[in-house]
Amino acid sequence: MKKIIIGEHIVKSFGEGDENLNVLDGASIDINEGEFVAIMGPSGSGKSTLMFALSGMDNIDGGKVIFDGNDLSSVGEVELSDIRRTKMGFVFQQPTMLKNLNILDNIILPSMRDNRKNVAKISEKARELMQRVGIAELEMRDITQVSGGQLQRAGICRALLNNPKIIFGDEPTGALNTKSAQEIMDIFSEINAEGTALMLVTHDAKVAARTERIMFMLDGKIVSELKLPKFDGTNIDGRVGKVTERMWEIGI
Ligand SMILES: Nc1ncnc2c1ncn2[C@@H]1O[C@H](COP(=O)(O)OP(=O)(O)OP(=O)(O)O)[C@@H](O)[C@H]1O
Repeated sequence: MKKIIIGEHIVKSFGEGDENLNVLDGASIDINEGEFVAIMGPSGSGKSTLMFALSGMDNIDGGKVIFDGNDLSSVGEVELSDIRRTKMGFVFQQPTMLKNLNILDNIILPSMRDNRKNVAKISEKARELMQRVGIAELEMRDITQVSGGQLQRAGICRALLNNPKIIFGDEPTGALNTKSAQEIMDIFSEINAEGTALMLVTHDAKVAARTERIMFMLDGKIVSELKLPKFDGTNIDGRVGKVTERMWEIGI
């Protein structure tokens, strides 16, 4: 199985001298193409920092990150930003979108940078995605005129616009009610079934239970992993049970 990400012994600290905080302490992680994984761990264990390191959003102090065959520490800023824009999608707890721009414009804005001439084509693709995630009728709305779940769907459309190889999600359902969270997870499962890898950072065992491999972090390292069969819509309670059992074992 080809790896989309290989992270080896990643070290990352913040601050200097007495203030130095060693956040990633030799974390190693591999993600296969098309795989759906979750990262769990206590607050402050380094989950988001690991996600930023693997996506090249942040420099690392030691170790190595190979993304789709590229060693991220040896590519220049321009190439790195190209890789991020064309091969990665990002979904955060609160989508950062601009007020006074409608939903459609917010979705297409990041893709416009090198595609100014293709507005019509990009808009068409964005409309297809909006249709797919159930927000087709909202394209002209301001971001203040939609619900949190609808805004997150728009964030997913934005992340999918360039057909990324992987979507990184940092607590993507953290701000949503149970029903919206489930619907967003259904969308992620569909995206994954079409071949896109996903890596979700989450505190929620129900979210993690929808993935096929859960990696548990403690003190800047992956200390355990749990494999599950691909989710087929059944036995969610059994899967959640396995995740929580492992969390208890590790002491999360
Ligand atoms: N840019 C930064 N500057 C200084 N310290 C940082 C920075 N980013 C993260 N940290 C610190 O690194 C540690 C790990 O943070 P990180 O956000 O990776 O943890 P996390 O496991 O994702 O936590 P949570 O579940 O609360 O989001 C925390 O102590 C945090 O305060």
